[in-house]
Amino acid sequence: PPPPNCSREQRALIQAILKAYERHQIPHDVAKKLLHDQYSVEENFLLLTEMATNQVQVLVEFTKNIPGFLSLDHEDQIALLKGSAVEAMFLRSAQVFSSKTPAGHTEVLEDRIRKSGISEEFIIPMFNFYKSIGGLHMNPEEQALLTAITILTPDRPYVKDQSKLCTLHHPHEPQYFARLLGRLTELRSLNHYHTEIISSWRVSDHKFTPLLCEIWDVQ
Ligand SMILES: Cc1cccc(C)c1Nc1c(-c2c(F)cccc2F)nc2cccc(C)n12
Repeated sequence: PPPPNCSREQRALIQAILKAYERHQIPHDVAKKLLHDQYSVEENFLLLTEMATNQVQVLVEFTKNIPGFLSLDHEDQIALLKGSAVEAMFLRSAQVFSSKTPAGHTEVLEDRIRKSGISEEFIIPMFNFYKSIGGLHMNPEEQALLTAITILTPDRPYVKDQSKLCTLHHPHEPQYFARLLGRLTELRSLNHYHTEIISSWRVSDHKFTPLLCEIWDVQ
């Protein structure tokens, strides 16, 4: 529950963002495939592609439900989504890993990611980040707010209206909030790895879905 010194508006904002965040989970059919599909590198890549496509759809829906987002300049809405998609998806998959997913899913997902054609040099920082997010033991409000901050971070390429898009009062001990923001810095470093991961898949002629091509400008 939001702390007592949170104003009524802030409380309503937190609840709206939380509600938007909790409305979207990985669909059961994808989670089921996780356990039952084949284990080849190709099958793992196809499954992760389906998961990533679903994550982009979930991200777009969540973002549209962030109060005020739809009243932003339309081009800025696109620029914010495209500029934050990778970080928001790393954050979400980190939260999936550290959440109480049904026993076994996490290990299976980790195994499939490790055997999906991603080179070890990207796997290590990816799972280090997952562990560092898990170590924060964020509650759903904090996960939802951190994701919203990531998306609404104005210093993305092509965002015209760089004015501050959102302020956030974190009434608990201030160093905790500083730690959360510190994770956003760590998160930004993952953009680079993600670009490398995509191009290594492109080199080995892997196909992405139209939505993934659109959000990351891949032909
Ligand atoms: C769904 C998933 C979960 C954990 C790790 C990975 C590699 C994936 N899959 C992808 C990611 C991606 C992501 F969705 C979340 C986090 C980090 C990511 F690299 N990005 C892309 C881009 C093109 C194709 C795929 C398969 N893909």
